Amino acid sequence: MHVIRCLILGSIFSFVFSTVLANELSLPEYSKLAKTDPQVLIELLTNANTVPSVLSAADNALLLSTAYYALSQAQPAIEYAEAGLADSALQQQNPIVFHQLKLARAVAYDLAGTPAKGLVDASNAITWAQNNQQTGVLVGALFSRGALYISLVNYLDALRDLNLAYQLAEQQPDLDTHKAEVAGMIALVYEYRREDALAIPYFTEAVAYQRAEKNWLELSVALYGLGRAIKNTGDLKQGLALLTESATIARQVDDFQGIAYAEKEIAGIELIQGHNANAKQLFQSALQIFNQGDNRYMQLDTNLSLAKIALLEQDAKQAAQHLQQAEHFVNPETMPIQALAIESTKAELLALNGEYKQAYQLLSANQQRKQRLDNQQSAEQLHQLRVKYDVEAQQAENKLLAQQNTLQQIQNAAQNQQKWSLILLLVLSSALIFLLLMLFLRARKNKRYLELLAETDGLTGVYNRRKIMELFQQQFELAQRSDQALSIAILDLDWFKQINDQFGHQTGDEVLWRFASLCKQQLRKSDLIGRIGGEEFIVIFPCTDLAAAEQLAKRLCAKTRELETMMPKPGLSVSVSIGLACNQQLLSGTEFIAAADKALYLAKQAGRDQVKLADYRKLSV
Ligand SMILES: Nc1nc2c(ncn2[C@@H]2O[C@H](COP(=O)(O)OP(=O)(O)OP(=O)(O)O)[C@@H](O)[C@H]2O)c(=O)[nH]1
Repeated sequence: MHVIRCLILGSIFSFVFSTVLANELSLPEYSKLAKTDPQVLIELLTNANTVPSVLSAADNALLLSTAYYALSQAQPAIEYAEAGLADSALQQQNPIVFHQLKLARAVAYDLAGTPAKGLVDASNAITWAQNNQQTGVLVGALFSRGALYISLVNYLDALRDLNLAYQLAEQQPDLDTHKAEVAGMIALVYEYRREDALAIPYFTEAVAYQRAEKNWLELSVALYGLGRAIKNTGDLKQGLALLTESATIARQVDDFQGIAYAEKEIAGIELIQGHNANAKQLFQSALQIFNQGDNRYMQLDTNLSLAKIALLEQDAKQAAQHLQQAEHFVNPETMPIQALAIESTKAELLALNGEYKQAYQLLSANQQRKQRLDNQQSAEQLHQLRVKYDVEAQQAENKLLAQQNTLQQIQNAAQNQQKWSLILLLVLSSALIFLLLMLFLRARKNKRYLELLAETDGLTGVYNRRKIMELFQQQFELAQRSDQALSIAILDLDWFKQINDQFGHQTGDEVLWRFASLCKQQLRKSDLIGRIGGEEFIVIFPCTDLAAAEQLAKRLCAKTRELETMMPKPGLSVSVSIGLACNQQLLSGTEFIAAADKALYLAKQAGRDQVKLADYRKLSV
């Protein structure tokens, strides 16, 4: 307990304030004093009429609780912690100090031999610190709960808390609790579990740190742990050296309990080496200090060691006295191993007194109890391991599920991205297709336009000579094959040169396009018209005999005369001469045209502005 107390003192009760007032200590200085010189601090704080201005009432209570804890006085430590906690507004106003007071009371409970009473407060402090990202409080609380678990002989949970505290302190070296201090406590657990080889590196880390920091009290404790672990591995020489250094330093800092612990271990070495007298003297010296400090565990242990020496010396009376003392401090419920040790020493005493039968009965009852205890411990350990395994299995499963979720999210994101890429691709493709379609349509339109330009007469909009002659040839051949009537008319505007000369070329052009559009209006849809010369046009009348064609031609003549009314040019007169021919005389294409041309010539000859038929016709006109 002394060891744990010293380790706790070095770690959790640190404050993070820096105000220094004249003639007064600062809070960190008071805090340091609580560990280095607790008696002085108690006198300072209890003799003063008022609480120093740098301290709140809660700080004051916490310092006093810490100081009494340092002096191994559990009751006042508990009372001061409770006085601090009496302020109902504290939890709200200063949750850090509130939880530190709870932790101070928890470790004081431990000192009082009731560690279980502190567990809830330590666990609450851990939860609060985790929820509020208070790593400093978290490490202190884990450290304290680890110490409580050690006292409750629950080494598995102690190691879990302490290892977590060690990791956190390693990640954040600026915390009040240094990882080397946690290392000292972890080493203690290993030592209690008789795993000295595991304890040694942690003790070594603690020794190096405390030596560098010149924390003499803590160094003495760490040296004690290291010396004891090395002694247990069989290296008595090095163990003795370390324990002796521990005792020397404890003496320098007036840590009497520390001196007693070291002396007791040194006594153990002396005993192994057969120096019984030295051993006895050291045990007695240690026992005296343990008695003064009311250190029940060590009083029990040291009395037991002295009883064994007395047995070796065959001093039954002395042995009985020490055994009686030891029995006084044992609680078989909470200290079953120590109770067994007392019982077996008792059996040895009975044997020394010649009471062999009773000794035998006691030993065999003891053996059975030991067996039961071992089984119980194994079952508990098994249960703890089982719980631990279940928790870890659940954590592993949760981790796996979390990983699967993450994977699913990544897959969803990838699918989404793929979907959007596809949509984008579709949109782009559609846009491209649309563009290509537009280009294609425009190209087709342009092509059609170019074709139209190539086939059409620019001024009048009717077919040009090349196209109308091509169409004539087609219609002529078709009419021949199908034995259909086909008529053609050649139209020539009269006195056109005069129009040009008299009214200008522009008026001539206007007459030309007005005449062409007049023809298009008057002709049937199946009729075809084209411009074959300056003021000369040809009209093809498919499936039309001469009589029908003549009717149409005459109507054209009449309508052409009306053109001058549309063009208000005084003296302008527009007329047309038309020569008509029909294919029914089985002419060739050229002869067919020539016949129509000849009829035109006749119309001109006859005075213009009239229709003439080819004169070789046999059918009636
Ligand atoms: N304004 C205009 N005049 C044209 C065009 N093409 C030809 N001409 C003119 O048309 C006139 C045709 O004259 P001619 O061949 O002597 O015939 P005409 O004067 O109509 O006499 P007849 O045919 O005998 O009645 C010429 O003076 C040409 O220059 C054209 O596209 N526009």
